[in-house]
Amino acid sequence: MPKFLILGKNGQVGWELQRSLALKGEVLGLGREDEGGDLYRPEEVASKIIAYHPDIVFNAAAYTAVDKAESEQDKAFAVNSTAVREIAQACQQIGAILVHYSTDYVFDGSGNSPRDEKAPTKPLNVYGQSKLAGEDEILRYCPQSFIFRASWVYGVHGKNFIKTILRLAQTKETLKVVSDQIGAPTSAEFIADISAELALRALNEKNKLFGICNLVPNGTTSWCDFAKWIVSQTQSLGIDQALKPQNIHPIPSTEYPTPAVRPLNSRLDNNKLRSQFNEGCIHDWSVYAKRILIEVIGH
Ligand SMILES: NC(=O)C1=CN([C@@H]2O[C@H](COP(=O)(O)OP(=O)(O)OC[C@H]3O[C@@H](n4cnc5c(N)ncnc54)[C@H](OP(=O)(O)O)[C@@H]3O)[C@@H](O)[C@H]2O)C=CC1
Ligand SMILES: Cc1cn([C@H]2C[C@H](O)[C@@H](COP(=O)(O)OP(=O)(O)O[C@H]3O[C@@H](C)C(=O)[C@@H](O)[C@H]3O)O2)c(=O)[nH]c1=O
Ligand SMILES: [Mg+2]
Repeated sequence: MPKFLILGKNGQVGWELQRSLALKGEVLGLGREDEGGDLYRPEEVASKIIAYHPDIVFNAAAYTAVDKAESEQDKAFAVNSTAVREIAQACQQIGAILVHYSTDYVFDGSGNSPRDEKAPTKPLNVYGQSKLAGEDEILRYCPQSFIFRASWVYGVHGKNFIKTILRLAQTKETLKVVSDQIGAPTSAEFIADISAELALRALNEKNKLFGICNLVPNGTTSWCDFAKWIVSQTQSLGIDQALKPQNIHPIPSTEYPTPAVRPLNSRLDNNKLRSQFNEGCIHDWSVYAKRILIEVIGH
């Protein structure tokens, strides 16, 4: 029976990984409160990895507060880069596969075309810089690894854009949402299921997918259209809200100032991912979003 270690078990992806891996082996999930689970104490994390000796380490812990990172650069780099190096070195030492997650924010978002795994990186904000630094540590110290780049992650467990919009929709009659940032909302459940599947294949079949792989569903939208979609889906489920989809107004990013600059074009090319699965297995982003929306509303 394979052994898995999940770091960041209480995050959106970490939570779903516990579900995805539950029947596939022995699972140890650690949060920051657990011994060896605090990435601000990277030596303890490394010691825990070496002592537990898992076949696969899933690192779902990250500093993800994009705006706050602008004024907490040290913390963002400590979690997203320094700790990642220690984790990579520990995995390499014991021969474990490392599964790690990264982001569309490693790019500058110029142009309109989707970026593949080889596209040049150029982060616009501290969070993106710290995530890119983490990628580099893994590529340097643990070649037996997956770096799955996702975008716009949401899930039942944790904070995300779907929950924010549902909350605002209860009280606000109008909302302005940026319409010039384009990307693929990605379900944490989808990320967990696919990354677990590909890592298990690597363990059992010794296939050579290791390296960077974009992990996004098909299709793209803007934050504004995503917000409209969330509200209209909720409405069609019979839930009454103050906010109507037609009262969500598109604005350019320049009219929504935030401490961190965000990329406009967050499109990630998922051809590499799709080549690993049968035709039709990867769906449009809205298929996954509908499922989670229903689960969130039910809560
Ligand atoms: N969220 C998104 O939109 C996207 C996320 N990603 C990447 O996917 C991965 C998973 O993200 P997601 O699940 O959404 O993130 P979440 O923010 O939901 O979860 C991250 C988890 O890491 C924990 N964490 C933070 N600091 C530490 C620490 N020092 N030690 C231990 N745990 C810590 C957080 O705990 P606490 O809550 O206590 O801070 C939280 O449980 C990350 O690598 C992220 O960069 C990629 C693209 C988009
Ligand atoms: C709530 C709200 C947001 N927005 C905008 C702000 C922002 O550009 C966009 C999404 O808001 P968020 O705060 O969710 O954005 P953000 O936290 O930057 O989301 C990012 O998180 C990190 C961790 C990633 O890796 C990225 O892939 C991405 O998901 O919507 C509005 O325009 N109006 C609103 O009322
Ligand atoms: Mg966020």
